[in-house]
Amino acid sequence: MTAIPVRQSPLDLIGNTPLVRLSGPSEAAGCDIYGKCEFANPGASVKDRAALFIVRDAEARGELKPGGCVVEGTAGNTGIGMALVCNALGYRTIIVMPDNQSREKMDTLRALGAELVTVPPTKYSDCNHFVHTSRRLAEETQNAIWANQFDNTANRKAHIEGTAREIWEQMDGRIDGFTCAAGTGGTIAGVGMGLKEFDEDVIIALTDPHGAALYSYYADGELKAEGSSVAEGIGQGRITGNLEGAPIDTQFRISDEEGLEWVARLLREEGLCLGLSSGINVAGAVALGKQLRAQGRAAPRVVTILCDTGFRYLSSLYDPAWLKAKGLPVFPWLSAETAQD
Ligand SMILES: Cc1ncc(COP(=O)(O)O)c(C=O)c1O
Repeated sequence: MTAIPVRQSPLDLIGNTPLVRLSGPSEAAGCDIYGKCEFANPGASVKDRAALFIVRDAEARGELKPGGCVVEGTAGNTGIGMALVCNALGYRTIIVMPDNQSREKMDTLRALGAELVTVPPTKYSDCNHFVHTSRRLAEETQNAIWANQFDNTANRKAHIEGTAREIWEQMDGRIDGFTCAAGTGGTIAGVGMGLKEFDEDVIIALTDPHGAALYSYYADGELKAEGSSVAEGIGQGRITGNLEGAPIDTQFRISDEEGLEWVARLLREEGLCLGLSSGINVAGAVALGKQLRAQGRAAPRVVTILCDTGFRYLSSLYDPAWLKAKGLPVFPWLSAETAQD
């Protein structure tokens, strides 16, 4: 009998997430598509992994000392992971977040005891951008470190040593392609680098939402954004420290409508309640599966990331009034009463 091992600390609950075959996407692509269930982490997102590695790295370098403080700028999920990790290790957490992110993420951060600072959403070039604000706050706070998830490569190390190895083992070393979108780029770069170490023939594809600049960068060498997206946590306009050297073989650009269609189908047909970045990733995985088949791979096996839970977006993605206000299609099972004109 192989029992699931007892963990010695709640921090050991981070990672080792399940991998699940997704039947609708597999049927659509004509091959096997798998989702790595990152919503199963204690903070309900992929970002717990980066938070833990960043904190452990800062401790190992002697920068983060007992009773210290971690300051981070985040769309929210890294903040949630960071607050849990810091609570477990006795550190204070200050989180800076743009005020257009989901209410649920802000409420969760406050509930966890993080000190939350919200700032208006601005371009990265603006000195009041949440990333720059968090760096300044870290400089002004005693015994504080700046986690700096965008450029601190302890982030992608979490995926080289953890996520990639887990995927390789769960797939029994038989994987043809991997794809996901980039926020910091830690996941795509880290999983890409890790998988290539196991097998350099695994195709790594970037799935980019509209409004991000990476698709054109990897296609034509130029950082150029088109359109916009309501997806939280993804959509990058620069080559972050984590993206430097990322082994990207191919790229897809996916609309919010395509992503939402997969969010709806995965929920209603497979019982998975996910956020929009997961839907966009799944749309990218279907595109990659089709491309690999067209290139002659017989029965490709493609993996993507199911980044976070849909429960985090009840007041946005799952609210008909919010969707209508954004000009997005309302999920049919929600539209009966509220969405009538
Ligand atoms: C919901 C969600 N999906 C995807 C990502 C992207 O992950 P990464 O920062 O590793 O690129 C994030 C990052 O914050 C996120 O919050």
